[in-house]
Amino acid sequence: MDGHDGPASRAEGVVPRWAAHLAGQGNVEVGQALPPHSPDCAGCGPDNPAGLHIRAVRTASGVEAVHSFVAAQVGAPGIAHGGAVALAFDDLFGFSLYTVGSLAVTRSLAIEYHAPFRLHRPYTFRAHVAKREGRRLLLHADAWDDAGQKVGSAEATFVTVGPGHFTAGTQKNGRSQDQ
Ligand SMILES: CCCCCCCCCCCC(=O)SCCNC(=O)CCNC(=O)[C@H](O)C(C)(C)COP(=O)(O)OP(=O)(O)OC[C@H]1O[C@@H](n2cnc3c(N)ncnc32)[C@H](O)[C@@H]1OP(=O)(O)O
Repeated sequence: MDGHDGPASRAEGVVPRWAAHLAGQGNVEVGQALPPHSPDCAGCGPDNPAGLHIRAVRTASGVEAVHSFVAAQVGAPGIAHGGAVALAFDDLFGFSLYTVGSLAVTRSLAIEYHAPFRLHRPYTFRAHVAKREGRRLLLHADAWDDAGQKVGSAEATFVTVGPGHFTAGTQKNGRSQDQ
């Protein structure tokens, strides 16, 4: 299954690049676009035909993305599926790692859906790391529609991991040096 171009092989190339990007996070300027987590990432990968294709930029306090959901993400007619909205929040949280310079993954994610996310409307998502407690990163995000109404919020706990987490499957052997 995992041949030369299989998932494990691709991860081996992507993870060091990401780790290097994160290590240089102090060099990411406000307004600068951030590279995707992987070319095939369901949230931000440009090569994933079923992905959201989120494009995130660094802000003064965190990260931001303006995103419109399309028909492929519909749940109830005309409204984005809640899972697709959760994906958008989770992916943006992944970009927030640029502000702390650590590899980490989602341990828990909670979404508040204040109003429907309608298809083909631009929503502004903003996320930041609210607190760091050892390996735990506590993150918060909000999303607004183009009229300025807050339509959603999210809280997540990410836990820092080492690069091996992404190449060694689900084993708990990828811890980073600072754990
Ligand atoms: C390729 C490019 C890269 C890109 C990198 C970025 C990619 C982002 C992509 C978007 C986000 C994703 O999709 S991420 C993919 C979805 N998530 C995952 O697959 C994660 C699956 N889960 C795991 O692998 C594991 O559970 C870990 C690594 C998260 C944690 O396991 P562990 O290493 O054994 O750690 P564990 O001891 O359980 O917990 C560590 C600490 O966190 C605390 N903790 C645990 N759960 C919680 C919780 N719900 N709320 C508060 N705190 C918690 C524990 O008490 C402990 O505190 P203390 O005792 O230390 O004080």
